[in-house]
Amino acid sequence: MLRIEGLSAGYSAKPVLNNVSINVGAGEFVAIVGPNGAGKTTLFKTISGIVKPSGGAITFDGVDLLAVPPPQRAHLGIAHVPEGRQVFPSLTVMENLEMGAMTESGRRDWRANIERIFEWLPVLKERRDQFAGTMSGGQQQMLAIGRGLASSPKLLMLDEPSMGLAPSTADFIFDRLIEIRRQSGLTMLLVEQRVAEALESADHGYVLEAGRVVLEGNNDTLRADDRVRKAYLGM
Ligand SMILES: Nc1ncnc2c1ncn2[C@@H]1O[C@H](COP(=O)(O)OP(=O)(O)OP(=O)(O)O)[C@@H](O)[C@H]1O
Repeated sequence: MLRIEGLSAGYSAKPVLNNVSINVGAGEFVAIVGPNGAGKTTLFKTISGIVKPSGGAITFDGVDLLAVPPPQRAHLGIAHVPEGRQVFPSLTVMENLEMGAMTESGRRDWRANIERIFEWLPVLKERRDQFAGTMSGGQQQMLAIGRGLASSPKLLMLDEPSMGLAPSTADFIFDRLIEIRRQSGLTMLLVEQRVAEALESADHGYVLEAGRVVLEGNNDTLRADDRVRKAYLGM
């Protein structure tokens, strides 16, 4: 579904991603893990079109994504749940979800989607009239995920959903993602610094270090890898 080949990207004089290749099949849950500053957010921003690559190719459902203007990419079925959540603080939960449903498929599927989103993330139903800015970090993260789902995506990209959350709240979010994926079959691409949790949730993973993919494999292979165990799992 998403094929990234030999991607290089960065900021003016600062190269960040170096020849990165990643493949996400339809229905897969793929995690990209790595330390702070490895380039995980830059990778997502390149997929969304916020950052322009200096080389390589990205294909989504057979379409050359780099030829599609960034505002159009959401309409192809790519939802980006950004780092730091970025919900609209002065809008209510419901209004935030409606903002997510601005795509053609989001508008078409709104009724069915909102029902499922409320089932998966009941706190959003309970707080539907609350201003997003007054909610806790974990609740705002669930809202950001709900907003992404409201666009009726084919691919949900999640940038560090556990960021700044207590471990128990982060665990709850990962648990919700696994359940949403199980029930919907949605394709998910996650970037995370919490490596253990990310590899537990996903089927397949890539380790990104200093802008390069240094290791790839299914979650069992990666969790059994000596280097991953030492560097990321504290074993
Ligand atoms: N707008 C920017 N302009 C210049 N350099 C940037 C910009 N954004 C990020 N960088 C730099 O690019 C590198 C990769 O950053 P990126 O945010 O992609 O990493 P990351 O793996 O997502 O890490 P984090 O977990 O800290 O977000 C870092 O060295 C960062 O300082």
